[in-house]
Amino acid sequence: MRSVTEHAAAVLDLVAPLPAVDVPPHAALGHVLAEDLRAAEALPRWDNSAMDGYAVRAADVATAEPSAPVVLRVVADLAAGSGAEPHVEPGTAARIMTGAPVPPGADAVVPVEHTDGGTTTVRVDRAPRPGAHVRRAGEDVAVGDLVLAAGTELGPTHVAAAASVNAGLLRVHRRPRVVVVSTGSELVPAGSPLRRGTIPDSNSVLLAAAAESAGADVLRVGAVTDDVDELGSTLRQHAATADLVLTSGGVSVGAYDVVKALLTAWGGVEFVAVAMQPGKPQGAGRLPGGTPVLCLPGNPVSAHVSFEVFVRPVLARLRGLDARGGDALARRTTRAVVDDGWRTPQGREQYMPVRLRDEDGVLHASRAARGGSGSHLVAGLAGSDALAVVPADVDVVEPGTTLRILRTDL
Ligand SMILES: Nc1nc2c(c(=O)[nH]1)N[C@H]1C(S)=C(S)[C@@H](COP(=O)(O)OP(=O)(O)OC[C@H]3O[C@@H](n4cnc5c(N)ncnc54)[C@H](O)[C@@H]3O)O[C@H]1N2
Ligand code: MOO
Repeated sequence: MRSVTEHAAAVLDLVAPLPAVDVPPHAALGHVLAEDLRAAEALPRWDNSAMDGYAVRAADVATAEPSAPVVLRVVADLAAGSGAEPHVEPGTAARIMTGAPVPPGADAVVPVEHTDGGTTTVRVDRAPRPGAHVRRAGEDVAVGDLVLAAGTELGPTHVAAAASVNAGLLRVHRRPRVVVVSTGSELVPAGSPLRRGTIPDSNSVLLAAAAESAGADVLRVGAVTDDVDELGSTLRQHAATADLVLTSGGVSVGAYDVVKALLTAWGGVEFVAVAMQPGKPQGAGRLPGGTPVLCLPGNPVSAHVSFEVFVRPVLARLRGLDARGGDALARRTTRAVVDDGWRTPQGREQYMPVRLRDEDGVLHASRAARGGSGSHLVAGLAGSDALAVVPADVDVVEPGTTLRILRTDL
C-alpha cells in the first residue's frame, strides 16, 4: 500500500500553477496574485485634509481662543475633487472639505466646528498645531512600495488596496476549471423519485461545491451509468476544456467498476491502494489529451476525505498558492484533544469526521456521526467541521489523546 504522503506528492506532481491573466480589482476576489504589486503612486497622492474646515497657516492663528478669535480672509473653496491650487498667503484661509488637497502655504486644518463657518471671512477660535488634520502624501505607501506580494490569495481588503494605488488590472493566476463526474447506475439527481436500489447522487454535489469553495470554476456533469462507452464519451467531451477532472466511484474491485476498467484500458492512470481509512482505493493520472484526472472512491465520506487530503492541495497549486512557499494543507491543520475514544484500523491512517469545540482556549474534538467512521454516513458529515487524523500505527484512540486536526470548515 502507498502512504498518504506518497500519494499526495504523486497527485501534486500532475499539476503546475496556471498561467497568469489580467483582471480588474473588482473581479479579482479569490484569485491568487501572480506578480508582486508595487505602488505606482504614493498613497495618499498629495497632502489632503482629514476634516471639513479651513486650511490655514498655523502661525496665523497660534493665539486663537474662544475669547480672542482670529479672523482670516477666505480665498478659495476646495471641495474633494477640486484641482485648484490657490496659495494661502499670511492672513488668509481656504475653506476645505475632507479629502481635498491641502493648498500650498497652508500647514494645518481647523475643523469647521472651531470656526464661525464663514465664506468670505472666517473667525477661528481655536489654535491648531502645525500639521493638524493634514494627511501626509505617502504616509500609507510610497512610490515603489510593495502593496501585495505574489502568492497572495486576494480577499476584500487586498482588492481594495490594489484599487487604492490605482491598479487598473491585476496579474493573477487563472482560476482552475474543474469537471466533476459521478459514476454509478444506482445514481439519480437529488429530488428524483427513488425506487429500491437507486440513491441520489450526492458526490457530484459535494465535490462541485468543495471545488468551488476552494476557488475553482466547476462544471458538474452529474452522474453517468456504469457503462464504459458512456463514461468514455463524457470524459472525451469535457476533458479538453478542463484543468482537472474529478470522478467518483467505480475504482475498487467490483464487477462494474467502470472508472478503473476504462482508464486502465486507456492507460495513463494509476490505480492504487492508499494506506488510509476511508479513501483507500484511489486513481490518479492523465486522460488521453493530457488533462489530469483524479478518481476518487464512491463512498461519500471517502470522497470528502479524498477531496480534503488530495484534491484541495492540487487546486491550491493550480491557483498559484505555491508561490507563497506554504503547504495549503499545513495552513488548515491544528491539534485537538479527543473527548470520546474509538477503535481504528491498524496500518491505515484514519480520517475521522469530528466536531470541534473551544473550551477555555483548548480545542476539543468529538465524533460527528454516532456511527463513527462508516464511509457511507454522509448526512452525519454535515455535522463535522474537521477530520481528526489518527496515525497508521494506532489501533485504539483513548479519550484525552491529542490528535492532528485537518479543518474542513475554513
Ligand atoms: N471487495 C471489496 N469491496 C470493496 C473494497 C475492497 O477493498 N474490496 N473497498 C471498499 C472501499 S474502502 C471503498 S471506499 C469502496 C470504493 O468503491 P468504488 O469507488 O468503486 O465506489 P462504488 O462501488 O461506485 O460506490 C461505493 C458506495 O458509494 C455509493 N456512491 C457511489 N457514488 C455515489 C454518489 N455519486 N453519490 C452517493 N453515493 C455514491 C455507492 O452507491 C456505494 O454504496 O469500495 C468498497 N468495496
Ligand atoms: O477506504 Mo473506503 O474509502 O474506507 O470507504
